[in-house]
Amino acid sequence: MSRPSPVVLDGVSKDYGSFRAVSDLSLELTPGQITVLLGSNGAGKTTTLSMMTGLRKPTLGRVRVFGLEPADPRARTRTGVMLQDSGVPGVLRVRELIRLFRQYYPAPLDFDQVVEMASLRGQLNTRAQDLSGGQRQRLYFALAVCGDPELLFLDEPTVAMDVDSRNEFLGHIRALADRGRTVVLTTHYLAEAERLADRVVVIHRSRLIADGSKAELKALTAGKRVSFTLPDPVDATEFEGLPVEGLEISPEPEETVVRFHSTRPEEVLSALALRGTRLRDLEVVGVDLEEAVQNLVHQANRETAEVQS
Ligand SMILES: Nc1ncnc2c1ncn2[C@@H]1O[C@H](COP(=O)(O)OP(=O)(O)OP(=O)(O)O)[C@@H](O)[C@H]1O
Repeated sequence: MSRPSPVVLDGVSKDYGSFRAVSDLSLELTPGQITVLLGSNGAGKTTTLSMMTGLRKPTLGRVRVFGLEPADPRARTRTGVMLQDSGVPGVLRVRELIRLFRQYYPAPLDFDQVVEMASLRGQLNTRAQDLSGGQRQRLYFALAVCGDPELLFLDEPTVAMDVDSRNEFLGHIRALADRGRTVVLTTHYLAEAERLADRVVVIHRSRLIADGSKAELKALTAGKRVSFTLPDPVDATEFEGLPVEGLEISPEPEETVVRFHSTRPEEVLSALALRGTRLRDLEVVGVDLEEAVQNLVHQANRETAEVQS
């Protein structure tokens, strides 16, 4: 029999009173992958994570972690969780907390390894309440990984970390996945998703609107981003009938800046050249993850507006 997937969500919804925070979400995670949950404030990411960790129960549908109820102790000992506020006793020192948390697990990581991974060597005697914001995040990370979990949930883990700590931290997350650990992480930093994600799940207003690899998500957005400047003013009629999307024309004192997306930029540029349009500062580049996600969100908003009208 095949081993159960680390996490399965099957038609999961979560209501807070009459408000539906998560709607009909289905997902099955692949072991050894880093899945990044993206979405704007209030989209439903933390609620989704809290159902995966067993902190909240779904109103509808079913969540399974290693084939078990998420709150089942047999699932919990294989899972590490880092929440936005993990709420540890502030009077305890970093050394005491790591020792305490290691005791909860059958095969914890070596104490020194945890300290190195979280870069907390200099803070071992500091009370949790006296740590800086970034140091506290690193402590929560240490407590999440000290059981050497097969499955790790991280809710906005790099908030408050400086650039060096963040880079180091992202390297540790990648190394954990390379050792076969499954990681689920939420973030608002698209650069982190670009760097880490094997799979990206976009949640918008409680619904899943995209799920795939970075390349798959980018491929959903019209091929290339094109920008150039023109010496003279133009209006949108200049581009009528040409394959452009999201046309932006910005008049400036001495020139006009034009930006758009296109799946066939060569066609647009040769049509303009044939008309004798003189372009300067031409740039044609592939879209990045941030633009791809923005486009998916705009598309979802347009679809909602169409249904409502
Ligand atoms: N305990 C609660 N009671 C009532 N509403 C809640 C509760 N927790 C969350 N919500 C609401 O559910 C929605 C989803 O919240 P959630 O925290 O899951 O979003 P998020 O995607 O994690 O947002 P952020 O990026 O801001 O952290 C929000 O509108 C939020 O106000």
